[in-house]
Amino acid sequence: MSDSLVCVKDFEKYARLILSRNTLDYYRCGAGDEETLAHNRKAFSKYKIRPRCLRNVANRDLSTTILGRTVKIPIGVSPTAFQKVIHPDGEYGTARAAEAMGTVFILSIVASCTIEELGKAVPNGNNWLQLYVYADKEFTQTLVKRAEESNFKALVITVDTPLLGRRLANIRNKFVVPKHVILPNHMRGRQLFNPSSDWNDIKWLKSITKLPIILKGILTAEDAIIAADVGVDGILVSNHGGRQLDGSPATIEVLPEIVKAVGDRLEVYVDGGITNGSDVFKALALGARMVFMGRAPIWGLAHSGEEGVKKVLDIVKTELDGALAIAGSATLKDIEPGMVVPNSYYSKL
Ligand SMILES: Cc1cc2nc3c(=O)[nH]c(=O)nc-3n(C[C@H](O)[C@H](O)[C@H](O)COP(=O)(O)O)c2cc1C
Ligand SMILES: CCCCCCC(=O)C(=O)O
Repeated sequence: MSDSLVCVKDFEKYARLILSRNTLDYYRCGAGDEETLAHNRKAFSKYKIRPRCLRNVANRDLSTTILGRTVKIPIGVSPTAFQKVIHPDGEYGTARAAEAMGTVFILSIVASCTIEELGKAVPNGNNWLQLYVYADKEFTQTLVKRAEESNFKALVITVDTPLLGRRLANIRNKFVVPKHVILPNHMRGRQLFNPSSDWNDIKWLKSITKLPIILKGILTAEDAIIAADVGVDGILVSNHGGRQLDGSPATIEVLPEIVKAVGDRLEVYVDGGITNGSDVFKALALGARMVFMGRAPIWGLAHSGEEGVKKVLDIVKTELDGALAIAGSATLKDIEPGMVVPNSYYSKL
């Protein structure tokens, strides 16, 4: 069956057929009129790839280093909540698939397994933990300690969620997490988001851990510069998959200003709307060190658990490999900025 699914869109179509309306809407939807959700995808068409020829691309290598560790592909898995709603393999399946593909898995703090369970289930994975800086500092510190003890390799602090975006589909469906799925890292009743969070919290976090810190949800050069000044290790340029502020820009279009502003001061990653190898190529050429995908692995998980996620990652890897070869780059280092240009480059000719 999965042989007939040859791209991420095929997996998405399949997921749309099998998931309940409630569940599908929760994973698919964006905030408000979903303009940003749609724009994340469409904005990739604002750029074209200028392929170079005759550059001996016979021996290709998609690996790179992220926070000092080798990843086999520059395509990681963004945090998405309670994955056992999608498939019994849940987060274990997604993390194992990421490990098999030699890449990063980010566990959401609202996962359907504990930090410790994931650490035990995938002990050799390049696992990162996503969390918020809670008003309750003691609780935050406990989570950080648990991540350290479970051999997580980095902390991802989501900074675009002082409160949850207004997702109309969920409101209409009266979405609730199914009763059989518990969120064991997050005691019911505790406030998940912290609207009073500020840059001092990031400084505090730096002072209590040696784990690298990544800020997820940066969308402006101004904030990227502050992040670099504060001394975090990386930023994940993200608009939360269009789920937070409708009307915010597509991530691929803000990436260049951010890369220009912070250059090599920290690692810059991007997520949002990435569904194929050409998207990945464009993001890398525009300066991202690595990309992440949120929904695409979920569609794979819905299809066949761990195997489905692996298949999705493998498809995008194969597409990136093809894009590299045909654009004339044997390795990621051979991707040159001039290989990806805005459409205006051609309209001026
Ligand atoms: C169903 C769903 C749940 C998500 N849960 C989280 C979460 O728990 N924490 C977080 O920081 N981001 C969360 N995100 C945002 C993703 O990490 C990521 O930024 C986004 O999905 C990227 O866009 P893409 O889905 O187009 O790849 C979620 C996204 C979706 C679609
Ligand atoms: C009902 C709990 C909501 C968890 C938030 C997960 C998330 O970030 C998302 O986009 O959804």
